[in-house]
Amino acid sequence: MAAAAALDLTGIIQSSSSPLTVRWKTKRRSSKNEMIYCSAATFIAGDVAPTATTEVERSVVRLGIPSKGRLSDQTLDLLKSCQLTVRKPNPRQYTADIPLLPNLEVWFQRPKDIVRKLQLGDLDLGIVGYDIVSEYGQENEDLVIVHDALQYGDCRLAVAIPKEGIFENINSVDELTKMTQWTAERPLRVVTGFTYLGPKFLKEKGLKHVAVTTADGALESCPAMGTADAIVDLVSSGTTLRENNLKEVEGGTVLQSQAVLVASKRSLRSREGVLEITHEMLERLEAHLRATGEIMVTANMRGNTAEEVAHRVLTQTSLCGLQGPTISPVYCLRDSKVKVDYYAINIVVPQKSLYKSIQQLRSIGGSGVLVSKLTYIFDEETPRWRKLISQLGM
Ligand SMILES: Nc1ncnc2c1ncn2[C@@H]1O[C@H](COP(=O)(O)OP(=O)(O)OP(=O)(O)O)[C@@H](O)[C@H]1O
Ligand SMILES: O=P(O)(O)OC[C@H]1O[C@H](OP(=O)(O)OP(=O)(O)O)[C@H](O)[C@@H]1O
Ligand SMILES: [Mg+2]
Repeated sequence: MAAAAALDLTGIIQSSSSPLTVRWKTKRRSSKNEMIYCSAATFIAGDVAPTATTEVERSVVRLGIPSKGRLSDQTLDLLKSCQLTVRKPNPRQYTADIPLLPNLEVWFQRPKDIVRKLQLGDLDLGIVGYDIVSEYGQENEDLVIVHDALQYGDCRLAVAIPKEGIFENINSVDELTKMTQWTAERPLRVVTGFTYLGPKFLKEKGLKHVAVTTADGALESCPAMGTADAIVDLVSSGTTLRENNLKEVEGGTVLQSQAVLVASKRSLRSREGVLEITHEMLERLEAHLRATGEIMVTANMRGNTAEEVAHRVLTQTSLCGLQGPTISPVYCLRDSKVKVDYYAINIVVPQKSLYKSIQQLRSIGGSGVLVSKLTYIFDEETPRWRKLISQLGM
C-alpha cells in the first residue's frame, strides 16, 4: 500500500528536448514524515517501483552503500578487509572513493534508495539487505544479485502474532488462515514496513480478509497497543518478538535475508568499467569470505622423508588442510654437508578447530607452531561470476 504523496517541484534543473528532467521532492505521509529526494525525472509515489529515466552523463562507476543503520559500518568493515577501504573526507558528505578502484565513486544512501537508484540508472552497484532488494526491487528484471551471501545482516522477514488471547492456540500460517473471525468488516489487521512483500505473501498463503497498514519502526508494539493483530517484520535473534509477547508462526517466513551485492544488468552490459569493477569486487569478496574462519598453521616436524611426514599428518583428522598439507624440507648445514632433519608443514585449518589441530600436531612430533590469519583464499574462477555472465547473456 503506497503512502500518499504530495509532489513539490523545487526547481527545473534541465529542460532539453524530451523528456523533461526535474529535481523534485516528495513528502510522504508516513509516521516519520520522511522526505525523499531524487535527481531523476520519474516521480516515485511512496513505494511504487521507479521506471527508467534519462540518465545523467557520467563515465565513473557508482556503488551505493548504506549511509546509516546496522549495515553501514559492517559494509565499510567488509570492504576494508578486502583492501577496498572507503575514503570519506567528512562524515556528512555523501560521496567517497576507494583508492584501489580509481574509476569508482561510492555513494552513501539509504538502503531503499540504493535499490531505487539502481533501477533508475543513478547507481550501478549496491550493497544492501536482500530484504530491501526484494521489497523495493519488486522482481525488477534489471536487478541482478552478484553476491548473495556477504555474511552479515542475517535476518528473516516473518509473520508474528501475540502469544496469548485469541492466538493462544494458533501456531502456523495454516491455522491463521483457518480462523473464522476475519471478515470483510473485521479483517486481520497486519502492520508491516514491507508493504509489497507482506500482503503478497499473505495472499499467496490464502488469507482472505486482511487489512495492511504501515509504520517505520517498533512494529512489535502495535498488537499490544491494539492497533494491529499481527505483524510482518524482520526477525534475527527473536528477542524483540519475545520481549513483546509475540511469536512467529510455522510457515510464516516470507524470506531469509543477509547483505548482498546487487547490480543493474543494464549498467553491467553497457556502462564502461562496470563489469571489470564488479569482477574485481566479487573476486575479492569471495576470496575474503572464503578465508574468514580459516587460519594457516605452520609447524616443523622431524622425519626421514616428506612422504613419511605426510603419512603421519594425514592420519590426523584435523590436519588435512584444504587439499592436503604442503610439506617442504628444512635444510641445515651439518659437518659441512646440507642435511634435512626437519620438514615444514603448512596447513589451512578452520579457526574453530585450531586447538585440536595443535594438539594433533604435537602428538605426532610437531614443534615451533606458527599461526597466521588469512586474508584471501582465491579458488578457480568463481561459480558466482560464471552465473552472472550467463544471466547477462554473455
Ligand atoms: N535485527 C537485525 N539483525 C540483523 N540484520 C538486520 C536486523 N534488522 C534489520 N537487519 C538488516 O539490516 C538492514 C538495515 O536495517 P537497519 O535497521 O539497520 O536499518 P533501517 O531499518 O534502514 O534503519 P532504521 O532502523 O534506523 O530506520 C535491513 O534491511 C536488514 O537487511
Ligand atoms: O530478532 P531481533 O534480534 O530482536 O531483531 C529484530 C528487530 O531488529 C529490527 O529492528 P531495529 O533494531 O532495526 O529497529 P527499527 O524497528 O527501528 O528498525 C527489526 O525491525 C526488529 O524489530
Ligand atoms: Mg531497523
